[in-house]
Amino acid sequence: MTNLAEQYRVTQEPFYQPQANEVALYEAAYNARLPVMVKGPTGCGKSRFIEYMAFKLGKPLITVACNEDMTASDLVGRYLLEANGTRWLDGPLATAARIGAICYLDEIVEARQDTTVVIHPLTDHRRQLPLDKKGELIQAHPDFQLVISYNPGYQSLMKDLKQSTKQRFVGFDFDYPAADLEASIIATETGVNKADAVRLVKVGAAARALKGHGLDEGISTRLLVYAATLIQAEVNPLDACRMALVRPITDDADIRATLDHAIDAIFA
Ligand SMILES: Nc1ncnc2c1ncn2[C@@H]1O[C@H](COP(=O)(O)OP(=O)(O)OP(=O)(O)O)[C@@H](O)[C@H]1O
Repeated sequence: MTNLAEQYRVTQEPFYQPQANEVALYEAAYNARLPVMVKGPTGCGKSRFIEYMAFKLGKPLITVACNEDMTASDLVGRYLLEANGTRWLDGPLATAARIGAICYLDEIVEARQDTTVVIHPLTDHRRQLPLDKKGELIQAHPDFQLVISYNPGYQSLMKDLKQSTKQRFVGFDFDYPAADLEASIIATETGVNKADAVRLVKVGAAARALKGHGLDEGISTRLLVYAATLIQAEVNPLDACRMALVRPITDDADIRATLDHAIDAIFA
């Protein structure tokens, strides 16, 4: 068991620049072992924040990227057929509950309804995970904590968490970092010079202003970091911006032209 915990330990301090008082608030939530929901657009620093908190608290971290094909068994575990019989294999949620890890379920809303049901008894006073097929009830390790991420932009009436699920968590609202902070994150992550980092942030702001006017979501901090990485690899900044900031996010010719124009003006 100890070995497993070591395997999931965050050994190097992740670079994380706080946006506000989220570090202290998370510590308070963790100390009370409250389940946490982090909300915000894609690529704005949610996962990085949780990695940083796991490091700071010295707890193992198990991350699961949820998708629409994911079933409860993928989280909880299943029997495997082997030459000489069957063997139970814990899923990531069961492992986290046993070893006392922080379990981060990224985009839980993507997963099938039956997966949200299994987290219910884990996220109230019971802190239990039933392994129905195995006939075992795991009492979560005292250090275990469940964290889910949630992108409000993607939710529709058809696909949303039920109130009975939502109301088991305390929440953090994340957004793209403020301009100065975002420029400093980009410069620190990639080594790009400050002037180019500031220009990239301006491109980000221009694209974010188009959200709801042709773009479903603005350019993420992650994509700005990609553009800076390309610039650091000596790609011409205009090409870097087109590759990282325009092509992935839209195929709409008008929006592409608007973004290209903004990039030309900002990097002129
Ligand atoms: N506050 C921050 N400190 C340091 N790096 C940051 C911060 N915010 C964003 N980043 C950068 O943005 C990138 C994307 O962040 P992250 O992977 O945490 O996004 P996310 O919000 O979890 O996205 P998704 O919802 O798609 O999983 C990171 O790899 C990092 O480079």
